[in-house]
Amino acid sequence: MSGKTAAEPRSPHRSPLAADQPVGVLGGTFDPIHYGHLRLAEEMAEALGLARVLFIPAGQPPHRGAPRTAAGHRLEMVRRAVAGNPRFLADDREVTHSRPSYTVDTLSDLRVELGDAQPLWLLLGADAFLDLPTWHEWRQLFSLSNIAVATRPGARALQPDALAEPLKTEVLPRLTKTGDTVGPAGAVRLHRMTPLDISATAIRATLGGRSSARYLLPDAVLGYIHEHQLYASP
Ligand SMILES: Nc1ncnc2c1ncn2[C@@H]1O[C@H](COP(=O)(O)OP(=O)(O)OP(=O)(O)O)[C@@H](O)[C@H]1O
Ligand SMILES: O=C(O)c1ccc[n+]([C@@H]2O[C@H](COP(=O)([O-])O)[C@@H](O)[C@H]2O)c1
Repeated sequence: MSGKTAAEPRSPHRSPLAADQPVGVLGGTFDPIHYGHLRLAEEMAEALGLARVLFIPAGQPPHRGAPRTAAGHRLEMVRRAVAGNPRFLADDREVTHSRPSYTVDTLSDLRVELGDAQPLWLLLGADAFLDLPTWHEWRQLFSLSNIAVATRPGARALQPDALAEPLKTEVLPRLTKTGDTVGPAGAVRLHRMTPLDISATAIRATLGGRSSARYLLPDAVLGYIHEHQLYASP
């Protein structure tokens, strides 16, 4: 470690990051956050040696209709879900903007805050990754961050040779394995995650049907949902 400290992204109560400590970024609609998201972040933090994982709820998710729940509630649920994990942090930068939450903008902001040397990892589930060529300025994402992709039940398998173009051409030369040296941006890593067939869509349907969603998401989040009567109707 260099001992040099970098600017800390929105984390006034955390110890400062050293400039060479990798930071993970998990964006999502989080409507609501669940154990699929938390387990993804935990496994990636371990596999990639992440010092911090920023959970960034989208204010206006670009590729879907308006979320069921207001951004303030989704942010609060994320805050409750990550409370108590010193590596995890809720980041409000996207919910405070009144524009579509393009990941390229978020990573550009983080680059300005953290500097060019800080290793960044954008964390994606397989479904999000396979859609990457539809994202705004998607090729720029590789110059701003590394990308780590987790397998997800129900999503297509992550076989590098079977990727569709133009994703395949962009990804194949960037693939790395455990132990490879990785810089601040530009690498891609595929991770076989413990399969958890959990989705926010299914949780919303379960709650709307007045069934129990316990053990699919943290009790603290479920308590918040009941307190504010979120997802109470189908
Ligand atoms: N069970 C899971 N396993 C692996 N990755 C997941 C899982 N759930 C969500 N993710 C990933 O987390 C990120 C944010 O997901 P998102 O907030 O859209 O949750 P979701 O459960 O897919 O929501 P919805 O059902 O509303 O589409 C995406 O990259 C997604 O692929
Ligand atoms: O930047 C884009 O064009 C873009 C397109 C689709 C999704 N994203 C981001 O991907 C993350 C997961 O999106 P979603 O819709 O699956 O919750 C979330 O952070 C979105 O802002 C980003």
